[in-house]
Amino acid sequence: MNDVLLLDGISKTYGKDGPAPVRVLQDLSLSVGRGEVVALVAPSGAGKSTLLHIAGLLDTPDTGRVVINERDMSGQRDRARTEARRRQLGFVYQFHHLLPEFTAAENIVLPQLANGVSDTAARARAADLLGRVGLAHRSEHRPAQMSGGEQQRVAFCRALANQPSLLLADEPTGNLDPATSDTVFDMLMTLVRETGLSALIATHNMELAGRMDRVIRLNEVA
Ligand SMILES: Nc1ncnc2c1ncn2[C@@H]1O[C@H](COP(=O)(O)OP(=O)(O)OP(=O)(O)O)[C@@H](O)[C@H]1O
Repeated sequence: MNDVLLLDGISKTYGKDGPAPVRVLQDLSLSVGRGEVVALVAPSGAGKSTLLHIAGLLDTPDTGRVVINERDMSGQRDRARTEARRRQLGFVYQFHHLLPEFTAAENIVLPQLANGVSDTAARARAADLLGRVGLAHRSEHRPAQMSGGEQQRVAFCRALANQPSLLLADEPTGNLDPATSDTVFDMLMTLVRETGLSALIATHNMELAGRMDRVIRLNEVA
């Protein structure tokens, strides 16, 4: 057993003590093995984002364990969870969430500086990552000067900046037109494969899901 992520018996209800509780996840278990890329497919509202937030230590489940790199994070203090988030996890969302006042390179450098990486090493890594997604010539441009697909490619680089072991992605190409989505998704997969990263990627797109190692349908997991 060498899982990067194990979710074990996860349940989550929003507004538990209020008049209208929303039960989203019930006794859900899943795992992502080292180097494995798993698609998470579910109808809208089934709880994909909730699950990714729990896996990403941004939210806590009502019951169950979240084990990352064989360490049970469920009962850990905020500081340990934040540290694990910064060092072991990378996040990509439907919208790029890049910092608008910084260049593409700076957006990739900043999270590394926050982790204690030297400026020189951080810049070298940013240049390497941008080169891998075909954006070496855009490194000094700000997000607003780039297309949606280019912005999202920079967001992939930022997610990988600190060499995480697990990438969590929520509809990473969901905001792009179908042709761009296809190309950009290919780049993400190449990047993930080249770096040996494990990933849990939520998507509505069955064609994209079919390119991953395994597909988990949320309704079938519980
Ligand atoms: N903070 C909250 N309080 C109450 N209900 C919530 C909260 N967050 C999410 N929900 C509800 O929980 C359910 C699952 O939401 P979630 O965002 O995880 O779904 P999803 O599968 O990611 O949906 P989509 O694919 O449309 O983004 C939805 O019915 C949503 O309305």
